[in-house]
Amino acid sequence: MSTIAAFYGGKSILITGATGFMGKVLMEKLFRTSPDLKVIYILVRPKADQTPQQRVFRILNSKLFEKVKEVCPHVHEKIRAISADLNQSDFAISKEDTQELLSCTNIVFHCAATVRFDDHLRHAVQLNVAATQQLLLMASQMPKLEAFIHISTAYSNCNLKHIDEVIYPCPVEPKKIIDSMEWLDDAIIDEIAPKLIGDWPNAYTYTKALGEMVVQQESRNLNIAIIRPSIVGATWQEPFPGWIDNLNGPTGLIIAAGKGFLRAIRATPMAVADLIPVDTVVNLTLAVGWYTAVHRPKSTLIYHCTSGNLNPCNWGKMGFQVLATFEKVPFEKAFRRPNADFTANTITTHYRNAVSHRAPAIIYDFYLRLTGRKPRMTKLMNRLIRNVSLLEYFLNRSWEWSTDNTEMLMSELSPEDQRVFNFDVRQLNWLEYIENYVLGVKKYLLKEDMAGIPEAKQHLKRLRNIHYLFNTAFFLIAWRLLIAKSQIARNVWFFIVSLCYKFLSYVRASSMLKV
Ligand SMILES: CCCCCCCCCCCCCCCCCCCC(=O)SCCNC(=O)CCNC(=O)[C@H](O)C(C)(C)COP(=O)(O)OP(=O)(O)OC[C@H]1O[C@@H](n2cnc3c(N)ncnc32)[C@H](O)[C@@H]1OP(=O)(O)O
Ligand SMILES: NC(=O)C1=CN([C@@H]2O[C@H](COP(=O)(O)OP(=O)(O)OC[C@H]3O[C@@H](n4cnc5c(N)ncnc54)[C@H](OP(=O)(O)O)[C@@H]3O)[C@@H](O)[C@H]2O)C=CC1
Repeated sequence: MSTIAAFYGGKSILITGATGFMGKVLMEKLFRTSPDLKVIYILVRPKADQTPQQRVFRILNSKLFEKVKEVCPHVHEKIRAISADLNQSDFAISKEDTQELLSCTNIVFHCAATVRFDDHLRHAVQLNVAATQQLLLMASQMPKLEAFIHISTAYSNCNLKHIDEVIYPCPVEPKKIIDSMEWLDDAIIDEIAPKLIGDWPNAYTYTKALGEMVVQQESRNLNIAIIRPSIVGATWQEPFPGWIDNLNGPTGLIIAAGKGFLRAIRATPMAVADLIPVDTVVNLTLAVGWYTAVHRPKSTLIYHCTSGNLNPCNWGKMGFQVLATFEKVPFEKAFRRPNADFTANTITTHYRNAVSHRAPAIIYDFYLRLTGRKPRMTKLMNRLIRNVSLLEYFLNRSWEWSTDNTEMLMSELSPEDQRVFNFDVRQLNWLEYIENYVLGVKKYLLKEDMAGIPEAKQHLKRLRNIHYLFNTAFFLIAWRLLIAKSQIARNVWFFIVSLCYKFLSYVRASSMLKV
């Protein structure tokens, strides 16, 4: 029996961000390995047309939770969806629910955050800094609390090259940033944001760094740990390989490349692609929760959940394997044959964006207008180009993260715990993982049936023929226009024609001689 799984038995656990990518996998793992846990409280905001309860119902009835139903048939009774909005100062939680959380919670996993790179600084501060501060205050009023686990990001200090498992101070105190967001209007914030963010690439990474400082400054007597995952990708092994449910990180670009929209991306092929499977992050998170509660380290420990220093992959290898998988398992209804490569600098990137992205989109929109349909490709391509530009910072740099604490924790685990809560990235086979990742995007995100692969391949063949036809027609028209304008081109053309004529005459003469 796993010691860690047994530890969570009977526990009351609070998860923020449980409806998110990582939160869902965390919940699934807890229910599957510790079905005798007492309750999981999740803070859920009402969204669009769904109540928190309806949202939870949909999650529990999704593919991800199929195995949970076998081991924990009463999972619905063990999950308590509490309506909350972390954007509100009091989280908009009812007094009764607050009282229950404060009196019963044993473990807190704080996953909630805004992970968008283009978020307004006010929103990012509210969610990634102020909400963390508020949750820590709540946690300090939980008499049964054994551990508070904060999920940050390995990129919270991406302005440094080498990052240790320590908290680095930010230039401005988080409290001053929080207070200023309360009275500054958006226009002023927009003006000062670049100066505040400084050499961080975006508001997301900056506010995650501020959030870590808040954890350090407001930890009071709490038993806290921080986990810093790098680029979280699809599941490696559990509950099944390739599960993914969002467009963040590599996923959006894999779709864009597989559908033939993305043809070039500015990246350094040898730069480390520090991906980490989401189930690996969750296994480490649960092991950290156990270790923090049981061993009660004297200070807040930071755990890097990264792959680059233990089992490195690079963007060139990842791009190659993604394209190779498209050959075997193409996405349906592609706009063009998948074919993308890395550009080395901004000049070639601008050129490729014009020639390989915008020009085909303009031509296609012209065709849509001719056929009486609404043009949409140019808008989509401009959005994709913008999205890719937000990710380029991470594609053209490499970082070194020390993993002493993570490796120490692995050594503290029994063989059974290392098997059940495996976070040893050295066992990861990148080619297999990336292939399963692309397959998972096709199955779980695009909802494409594998039976449709032959038709998808036929579609790609048709696109290839159209591509050849278009290129041939383009060449002939261009050559014809050139001949009409240039005497040199005409001389070259006549030379080629006379060569061909002489060659054909020779062939005909030699064949007659043989007869
Ligand atoms: C040579 C072969 C190439 C093959 C591909 C190789 C893989 C390259 C991988 C590169 C990945 C590098 C990623 C590193 C970054 C992570 C580092 C930090 C890690 C963290 O700590 S948090 C990480 C999680 N956060 C993110 O990843 C945030 C990034 N995303 C955003 O900030 C926003 O999504 C973004 C990029 C600002 C886009 O915003 P927006 O335009 O508003 O789009 P929405 O997300 O709201 O969706 C609206 C709309 O657009 C479609 N969409 C969104 N993103 C993509 C995309 N990347 N590609 C294609 N389509 C996309 C989405 O479906 C929506 O459609 P609608 O119909 O609903 O409008
Ligand atoms: N994905 C990645 O590559 C990485 C992620 N991380 C960190 O992991 C954590 C989880 O990330 P991930 O799962 O990818 O993010 P998601 O965007 O998938 O999930 C974010 C979660 O936060 C919740 N949330 C956002 N705003 C509010 C709000 N106002 N009130 C209540 N809940 C809210 C969301 O709820 P809702 O469903 O209602 O939107 C969702 O459950 C984050 O802290 C992130 O910084 C770290 C490194 C890499």
